[in-house]
Order: sequence, then structure tokens, then C-alpha cells
Amino acid sequence: MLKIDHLKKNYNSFSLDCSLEVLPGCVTGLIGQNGAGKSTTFKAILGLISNDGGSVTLLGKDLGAINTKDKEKLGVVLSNSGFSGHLTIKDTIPILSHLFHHFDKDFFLEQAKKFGLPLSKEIKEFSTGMKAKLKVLVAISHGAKLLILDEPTAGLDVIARDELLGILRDFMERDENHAILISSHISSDLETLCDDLYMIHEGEIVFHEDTDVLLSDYALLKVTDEQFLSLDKQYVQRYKRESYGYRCLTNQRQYFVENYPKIAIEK
Ligand SMILES: Nc1ncnc2c1ncn2[C@@H]1O[C@H](COP(=O)(O)OP(=O)(O)OP(=O)(O)O)[C@@H](O)[C@H]1O
Repeated sequence: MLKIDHLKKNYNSFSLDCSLEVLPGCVTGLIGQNGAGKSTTFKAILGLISNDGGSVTLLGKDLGAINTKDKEKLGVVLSNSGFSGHLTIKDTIPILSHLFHHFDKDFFLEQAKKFGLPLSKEIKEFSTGMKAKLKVLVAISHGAKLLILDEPTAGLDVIARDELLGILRDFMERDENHAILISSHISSDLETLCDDLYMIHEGEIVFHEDTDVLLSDYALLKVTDEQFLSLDKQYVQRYKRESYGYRCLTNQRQYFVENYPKIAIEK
């Protein structure tokens, strides 16, 4: 569905060099702290900013060969995307029908009702959660095959976030070849949705793993200075000094559960 290979973008004090892949039928998460390069990656994938190197293959085509018809197969949410606040949902329908050949008005209205979005209220009066749901609803209402969603859960409370993730799960269930690339700076937001997770840090992918493996095999060990000295370091991938001693990352959780019953082991 999407493959990027050493996609590069250089700003004065920031350089992106990112490689990742989104397979059909999969939800892939991109996690990174503020300023890590998530939005830059998304904009470069969509051709909204020029790239300084590398390649983007989108829906089986090189980015440069993507045409308007191909773009209709993408459902996109960006942090500053959306309609004018002076419009109502009813007002957006003719716009969406005009923009997308496959805009499904009945589905759109049915889902708006299901998610409690008022049709005749100006969007500027919507809550953050309502605006977020509307953006995702637009992305899934025109027959998109691949959703590219930059921080769609930003600023949402737990209930609104779970509802939004539910919308995305329904989208995946509707077609086995649907796929999603979704970013967040909160990893727990994505662990129940994504099949695999990439972590981006200072413009580079520093980590990629299947979510199942991440949750079952990886762990954080919290150890005192004394425990740290006796720890078998061959299965410690990284460690960090803390006030209580050390925090260590391992991908051999079971080994430490069995051999070090006294240390604190966290997900
Ligand atoms: N147009 C621009 N000109 C110069 N620097 C930019 C530009 N856009 C982004 N940057 C810089 O690129 C870096 C990555 O920004 P980006 O918006 O991609 O991060 P992010 O991971 O999406 O962060 P956030 O979670 O805060 O949205 C930042 O240091 C930012 O200042």
C-alpha cells in the first residue's frame, strides 16, 4: 500500500531520513515525541512538501505518477486539515460530493448520526472530539483504501479516543485490503489498534516491531544500583539512569520473569 525508502527532508535544524512500509490489511503506527518528524513524514508522503531524496511508493505507484483518481483512494487527516468553522455538516455534503466521485452520502449521514454529530450546527461550535470524529468520518466516506492519519486522537479524552479507534476498526473490517498509517506521540493510544509500530526520533526510525511481540516480549526492568550490577546485560537493549537506579529495556521479558523474580518488570 505504502513504502517509503530513505525519504529525506532537510530544514535548517532538522533532517528527516525515514523508511517504513504499510501492508494491505494492516494498521501501522508511527510514534514519536513532539518535533520527531511525524508530520513532516506524512506531508512528504502526500507530496505536500518537496522531498530532498529517497522514494515513496503509494498504492503501487511512484509518488510522481500519482494522479487525482489515485488520490481519491486515500483518506487523509492532517493536524490543520478540516472545513471552515462557519460550515455545518449539511453544508459539507455538496462539497464532498463534488470533491470525491465515490462520496457515500448515505453512509456519511448514517455515521454522523451514530457518532452524535449534529448536522445543522456550525463546526466551530463542535468540541475537539466532535471535530476529530468529523475529520475521520470524511476520510472514510469516499471509498478510500488507505488512511493516512496524523495524530487523529490528539487532545481527545479516553471515551472520544476509544470511539475514534472504533471507527478505524470498523474501517479495517469492511475490506481485508484496507490499510491505515496513523501517528501519535502516545504509544498506548495505538497499541490496541496497530499491527506494527515504528518509532521515529529526531527524524530517523529507531525502532520497528509487531505490536504483539512488543507487548509480549518487551518489558521495562526497574532495578536498584545493586540489582543492575548483577543483571545479565546480554538481554538488555538500552538502559537509563533513574533516581532509584536504572530503567532497562529488554525484548526477553520471560527470561527476567524466570531468573530475576525480585525485580520490577513493567509492560
Ligand atoms: N516548514 C518548516 N520549516 C522549518 N522547520 C520545520 C518546518 N516544518 C517542520 N519543521 C521542523 O521539523 C521538525 C519536525 O517537525 P514535525 O512537525 O514533523 O514533528 P512532529 O513529530 O509531527 O511533531 P508534533 O507531534 O509536535 O506535531 C521540527 O523541528 C520542526 O521545527
